Amino acid sequence: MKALNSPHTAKHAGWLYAEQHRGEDPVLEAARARGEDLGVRPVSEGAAATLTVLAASSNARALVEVGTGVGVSGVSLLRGATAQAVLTSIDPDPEHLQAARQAFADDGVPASRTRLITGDAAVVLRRLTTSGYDLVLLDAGTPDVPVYVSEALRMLHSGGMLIINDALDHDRVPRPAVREESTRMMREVERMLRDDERLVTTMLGTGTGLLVAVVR
Ligand SMILES: C[S@@+](CC[C@H](N)C(=O)[O-])C[C@H]1O[C@@H](n2cnc3c(N)ncnc32)[C@H](O)[C@@H]1O
Repeated sequence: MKALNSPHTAKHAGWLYAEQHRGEDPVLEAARARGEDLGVRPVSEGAAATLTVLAASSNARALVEVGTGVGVSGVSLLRGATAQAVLTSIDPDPEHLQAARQAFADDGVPASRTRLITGDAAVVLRRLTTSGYDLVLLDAGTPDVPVYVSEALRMLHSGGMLIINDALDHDRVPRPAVREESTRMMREVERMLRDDERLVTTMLGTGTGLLVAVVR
């Protein structure tokens, strides 16, 4: 009983409640089921809802996503973006892209609103226009995040938004004893963005951390 009243348990219950604030619909549920079959971990329910709100609040028309996965994040971004918005989404795995294509179709997204690119983001991002985008989401779970960040900051115009999913690296970032390479990398990326005077940043506790940076 004591444990149930502990601040940590209450905090966790609050976090869980917030995660489920919107609730999921059949399109995202089906996409998540495909994710289970393919071994892909989509953004959390709370992160999906937050992506919709962030895309809506930034009036996004030109969006880029690194790590298409099964399309949960892509569908969520397009739900918030303007009606003419186009999402460029990059993933090296054709099976994942096919699953995402299904999710977009299920959500009634016309094919003209998505540009799905099979490839490695470290290579593909270099070809995307400088200052040409409103919003960039990073969710590939690779060690190349610093490369993606540097390309994303080049691609975003003033007022553009960078979002990094799983920025707490499965909640390991706040635990100083954890020295995993991916954890240290995320700490470094957080520090780099926070200290960059061209940006305003925040770390949201949604899912396993959404790091949001807006270019001044
Ligand atoms: C965590 S999942 C993304 C989940 C997705 N955002 C969603 O909500 O459905 C990570 C994805 O990144 C992709 N990926 C792995 N290496 C990549 C790379 N070098 N460039 C782009 N995507 C990559 C994987 O194939 C996988 O589909």
